[in-house]
Amino acid sequence: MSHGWGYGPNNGPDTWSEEYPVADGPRQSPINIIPKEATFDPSLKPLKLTYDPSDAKSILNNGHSFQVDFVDDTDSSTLSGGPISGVYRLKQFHCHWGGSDERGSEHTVNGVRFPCELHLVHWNTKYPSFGDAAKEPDGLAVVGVFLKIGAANPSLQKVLDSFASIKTKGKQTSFGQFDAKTLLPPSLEFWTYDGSLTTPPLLESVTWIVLKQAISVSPAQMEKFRGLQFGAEGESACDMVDNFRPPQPLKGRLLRANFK
Ligand SMILES: Cc1cc(C)cc(S(N)(=O)=O)c1
Ligand SMILES: [Zn+2]
Repeated sequence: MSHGWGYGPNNGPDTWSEEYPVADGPRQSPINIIPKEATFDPSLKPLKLTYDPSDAKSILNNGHSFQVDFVDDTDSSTLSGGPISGVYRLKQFHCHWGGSDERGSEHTVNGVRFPCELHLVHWNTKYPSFGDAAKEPDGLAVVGVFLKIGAANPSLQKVLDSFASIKTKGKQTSFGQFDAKTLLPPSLEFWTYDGSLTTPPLLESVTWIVLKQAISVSPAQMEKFRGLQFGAEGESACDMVDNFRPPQPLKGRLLRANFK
């Protein structure tokens, strides 16, 4: 049985460089965002997100998180503007979260950790597919959204309601008619920097766009995330919690903001 990467003591983020040397590369993610060290860039365009709810297809437990997958064979759900050139298609969204509310996000702000972080993954349509784009320095754009404890989030609840069908690794169920835009906060002010996938293969192909404003999640909703399992049905139960990589060295990279 392959040992495989994970988030445990024997296969977690500190071990990933053994199989994925890029883990120690020059543009790794996540990072600690220090707002005072961000450069305001007035040339950054507003973000343009156009999502068609009918593109939502399915939801899967992939053994590391859940992911909601979208039909991406046309330009019906796209990201443009902001720091990117051209059109990027929405491929999937997923989250990272903690075993308790004081941890869980991958990016941090002045060292502050949020209980959860949402990633909306898009790929550059100048390349023929997601897989091809993921190998290119400008291939992917991920919008990161922090979740903070507060009122229950009705948009998130639709995702959480499907978790009973995907409790264990490999389980998948249909997930249609969902507008991912309802998961975004009112403000699209953002920080942006050049980074990587935050899980193996850790490819350095991501333009990160991290929104400043968080969305809400209730404590009860956070407990729903923690009810998922890392392992497959019949394997020893292991709650899916703490599936986050800690911040990585900035290594001289520029962090920009589209706001003062
Ligand atoms: C391995 C991997 C794949 C995808 C699509 C997205 C990520 S992340 N967490 O950087 O958004 C990681
Ligand atoms: Zn992620």
